[in-house]
Amino acid sequence: MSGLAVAGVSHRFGDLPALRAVDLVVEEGEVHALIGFNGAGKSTLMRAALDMLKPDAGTVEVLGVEVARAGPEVWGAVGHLIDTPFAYPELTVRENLWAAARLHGVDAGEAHGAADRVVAALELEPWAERRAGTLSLGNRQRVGLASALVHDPRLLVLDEPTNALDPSGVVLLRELLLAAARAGTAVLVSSHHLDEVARIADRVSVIHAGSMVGELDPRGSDLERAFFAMVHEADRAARR
Ligand SMILES: Nc1ncnc2c1ncn2[C@@H]1O[C@H](COP(=O)(O)OP(=O)(O)OP(=O)(O)O)[C@@H](O)[C@H]1O
Repeated sequence: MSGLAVAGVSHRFGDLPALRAVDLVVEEGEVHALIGFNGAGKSTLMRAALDMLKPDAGTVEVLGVEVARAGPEVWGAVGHLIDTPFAYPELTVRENLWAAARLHGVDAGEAHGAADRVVAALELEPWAERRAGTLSLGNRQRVGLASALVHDPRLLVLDEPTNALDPSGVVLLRELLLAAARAGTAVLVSSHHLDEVARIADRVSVIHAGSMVGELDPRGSDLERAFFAMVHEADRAARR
């Protein structure tokens, strides 16, 4: 069973085709990177994958279950960070992470331990007893990532997770994603940082103007050059 299977997904915003018959599979145990220019459709695809947006056409299966039929047992095994990280501003960082664990179905007896583990993993100890509403942008991002990870999800969907992170945060996240994949989690991550993608991804899919235009080898010699060649060829093909 795959962590995520998207088939033939299309979606328009008014007259703009944001997704055009997109297929994407994220296997358990792999880090699958989604790369593309601004406006290519990465966030829209992730939103469709998480049932935050109902596409005009196509199907989405999460952990082997069609999203329309997915219940709490499925969504409790999914972690995500899309858009601005959510946190209750009046709760402390540790309380927020406890709440995120409980909302994802972690038992009351285990939620404190789970929150403590992600506080340590994201190096949030200095801010753990601070109210989330007072945090810096980068630390809010760390809390968002900790919330996505606190319940050991089997599918992790992260939209540009290195946004606002400092270099030590980028390294921490890299290690956490690799460890999650080693433990069997299916990881889908969008990014503009091709050097970072090359370090962590098992597979790289390129989305351009709403279409999936191909895959790149993350271990290839010049990912950036290969990426530009692929999107320019897609543009040429579209003009023909
Ligand atoms: N709610 C919306 N209403 C109208 N158009 C939208 C909406 N959301 C996205 N779009 C449009 O759909 C297209 C794809 O947007 P999307 O946010 O998926 O791109 P992206 O690849 O995530 O871009 P970025 O790298 O800039 O985050 C863009 O042209 C965008 O303007």
